[in-house]
Amino acid sequence: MFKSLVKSIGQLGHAVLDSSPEGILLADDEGNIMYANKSYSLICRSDGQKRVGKNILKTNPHGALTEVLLTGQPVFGKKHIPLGAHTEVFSNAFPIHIGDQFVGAIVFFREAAEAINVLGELAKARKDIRFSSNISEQIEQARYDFTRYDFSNIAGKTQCFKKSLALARRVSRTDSTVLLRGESGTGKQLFAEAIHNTSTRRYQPFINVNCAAIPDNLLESEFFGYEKGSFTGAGQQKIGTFELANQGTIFLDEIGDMDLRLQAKLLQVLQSGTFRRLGGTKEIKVNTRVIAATNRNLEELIAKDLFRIDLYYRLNVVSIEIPPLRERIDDIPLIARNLLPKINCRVGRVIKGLEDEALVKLANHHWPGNIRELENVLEKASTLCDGEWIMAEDICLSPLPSQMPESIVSLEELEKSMISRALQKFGPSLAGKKEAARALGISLTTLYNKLRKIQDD
Ligand SMILES: Nc1ncnc2c1ncn2[C@@H]1O[C@H](COP(=O)(O)OP(=O)(O)OP(=O)(O)O)[C@@H](O)[C@H]1O
Repeated sequence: MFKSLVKSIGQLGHAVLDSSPEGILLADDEGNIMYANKSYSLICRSDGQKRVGKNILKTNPHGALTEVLLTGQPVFGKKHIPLGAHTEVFSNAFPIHIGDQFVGAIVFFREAAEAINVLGELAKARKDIRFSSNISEQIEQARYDFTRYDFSNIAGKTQCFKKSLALARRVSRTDSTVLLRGESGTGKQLFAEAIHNTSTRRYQPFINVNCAAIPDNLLESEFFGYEKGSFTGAGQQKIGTFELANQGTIFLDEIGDMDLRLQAKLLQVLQSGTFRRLGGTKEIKVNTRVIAATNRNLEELIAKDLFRIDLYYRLNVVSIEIPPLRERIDDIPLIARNLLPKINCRVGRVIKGLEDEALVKLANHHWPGNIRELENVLEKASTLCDGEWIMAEDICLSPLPSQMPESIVSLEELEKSMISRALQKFGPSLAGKKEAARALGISLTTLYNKLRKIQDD
């Protein structure tokens, strides 16, 4: 019946569907593709008519349309790469019923880069709302802050990584506090977002606080907010991140860098679920899930009295260790395949993949900056690459052998010299530091930490 209905869409119906800038694909309840519009072909860079008659359950088992066919439920904002496409898309898909009968499903999708631009504009427009005096607006903004990742975005199939992933999936179904541990750039934030986006809190805010990037004296007001007039400059009331994350998740990144006084306050909130805004008298109760992350050795910090053992036990309910890339070299091809669509969007190229020799070159590198460094290397290679496939010579791994000092120096010295070279090259401004961190394959926070350490030495 559905087939004959699709046939009867008619000329006008086709013209209407073809005028949509969104790709549209229609399948019957068994997954047989019945219709693809013009934008489908443009976005996927392949003839949509050739997909008609194929079965979506087989050709795209992880797509939004398949999910609707398997669950009968609508899917919103699923990010994935359609078959044949080189760019990621955001899809909304819906079941189709005629009367009570489930007859098929339809998916509408747009290129992710386009959707991200729209979201960027939205975020820009909303940027100042947090500092407005209207509390409900502040909370509303946090609710719509954009988190991108779920487990389908996390690439990796080596045994050690699969263990971490399985634990993260399991814990996402609970409300437990989680401590994510791993070197810089291993994907701790990605895991935190995926856990939140798979949990029952997924429609509530996910608030990310980088404890190392905010100066100690501001972190308390960032966490708990303040009342108007509570200190010079507090011209209006501000909601803290704990309150914004109420019903949702707060991600405390770089928790090992939090100062001891604030650790005590944090512990108190974790124990009681209540706090007061700075200058406030009212106890505020929150129901916020905590996911913390660190690349530092907390046990060592405890031994040096730099981290509270009681807070450690509070946070360490479920600890997930994310292995560094050098321990999962076999994952490089898969991760590269996963990163390329994102990079293609950024650099405006259509790179299909890597030649074997390029993969061997990547496998032989030590990867101090982990996946962030791999992403930078691939982005540079995508820009240099002449054709559609990245070759070994397109891959620049730093430090280049010719830039290595003649004599052997300690890794610490080498790191210092690379940091100072990067800052010389890009300049000491915030923008320069961001560029330097990118070139070094580390996060801005890690760069700040390293600079602080160099100054202390
Ligand atoms: N398994 C993965 N598959 C694909 N991309 C990944 C994976 N893990 C990390 N990435 C990408 O690598 C980059 C770094 O990841 P992320 O920011 O989550 O690392 P991190 O451990 O939180 O780093 P830091 O400790 O420096 O803050 C991001 O762009 C992320 O999307």
